[in-house]
Amino acid sequence: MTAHPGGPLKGEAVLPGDKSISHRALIFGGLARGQTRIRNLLTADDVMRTAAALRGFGLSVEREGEEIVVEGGPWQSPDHMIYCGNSGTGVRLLMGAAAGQGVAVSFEGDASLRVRPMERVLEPLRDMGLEGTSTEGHLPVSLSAGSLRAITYRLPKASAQLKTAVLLAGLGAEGDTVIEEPILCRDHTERMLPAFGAELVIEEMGEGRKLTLPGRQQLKGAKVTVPGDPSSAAFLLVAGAILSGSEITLPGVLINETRIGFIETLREMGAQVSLMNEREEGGEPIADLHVRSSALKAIHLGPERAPAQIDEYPILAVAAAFAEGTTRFEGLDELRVKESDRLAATAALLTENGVTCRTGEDWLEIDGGTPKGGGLVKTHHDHRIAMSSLILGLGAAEPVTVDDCEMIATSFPNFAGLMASLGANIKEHV
Ligand SMILES: O=C(O)C1=C[C@@H](OP(=O)(O)O)[C@@H](O)[C@H](O)C1
Ligand SMILES: C=C(OP(=O)(O)O)C(=O)O
Repeated sequence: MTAHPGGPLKGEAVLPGDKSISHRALIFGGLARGQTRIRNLLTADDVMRTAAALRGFGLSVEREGEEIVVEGGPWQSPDHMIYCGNSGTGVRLLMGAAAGQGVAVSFEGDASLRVRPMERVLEPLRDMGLEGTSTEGHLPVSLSAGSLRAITYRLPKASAQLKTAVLLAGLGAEGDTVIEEPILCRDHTERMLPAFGAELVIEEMGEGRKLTLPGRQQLKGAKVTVPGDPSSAAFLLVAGAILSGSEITLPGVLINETRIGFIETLREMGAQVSLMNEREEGGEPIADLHVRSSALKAIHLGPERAPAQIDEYPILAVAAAFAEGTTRFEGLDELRVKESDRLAATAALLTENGVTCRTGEDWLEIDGGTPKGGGLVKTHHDHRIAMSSLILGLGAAEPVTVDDCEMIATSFPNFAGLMASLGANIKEHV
């Protein structure tokens, strides 16, 4: 795909469902007894891999009109490897759930997922009594059938995938699983568990929380409506902020505080983003988002800001490339193990398009201005690097091309169509 400079962007765009909540709704539905009916499920590749995985465990996932219907039940050991494609969330959450259900299973993924760390999940599961092996820390991962006992576990990093994997395993374990979370990360699992009839005690603990989940609990099927994905909204908000004369409305977007750190960041940079008509849907806060273009200024952010905007650093770096002054982001070590080494890939996308930046082990500094563009960006199987590069191209002096746009379908399948409906000129090379 090539993004051609232009603008302004105007109009309203309805975003697809949130990816984190979509994975959880499917897996919780699979663990529950009875039917789970899901509206606005994200039908992107990552989530469809999780749906296919559930079928592999002997469960039914079907579309009925507007809804996706999951018939939960006892999990069976699959007769084939479970392939999770590009999805870290899918494989890590399924590892926890499968361990708790006592099934034997092997997991595999694509070239990107195969180099991401898996021992971080296997370690606490082994403490619970699981027998499981990775391939030098990576996929393929194999779990043996067996029963688990609950543990008290202090999260070594602010990872919601890890937290959720241990909670899902704990659902099937003997005893109370206790998770100490010193730094709060996305809390969709904690919000969704009670909606499926689970008992979960949440206590404040300094800046974080302590979670206590009694074991051997049986979830009950539920109705879930998935809100619009704020991580997808971030691309449109940055485009609206940097392209002069733009004005965009995004109805029904999730505004859970553990997810929308980037909105606060964009506002601090001078972006005119407003939240309208705030309301609740299915235990999650949502709002209509509105952005109007404005001049941006540089910002310095410490590591404490990372968990609530961990997936948004590539697009925030693009915003910083258009801002006046030098921006610095710290605490980015986890970006090294996403779909790509996102710290390196973000720096490379900026450099390729004439933006001066510097990186260290866990920080990024960007000299803002008007990006020259004209680059051909290597996306390394990373959807967020692809979309961030294309947004940069809309505001740069020259067009920006990405080497591969296939991965965009893992999280935001109608990205190019939605952008075009607002007036963006993004062309796919066929
Ligand atoms: O729990 C989730 O749904 C996610 C957690 C985050 O990963 P980590 O848990 O590895 O931080 C995030 O980057 C990912 O896109 C989705
Ligand atoms: C990190 C991401 O996803 P996952 O870990 O599920 O692959 C992402 O969507 O930015």
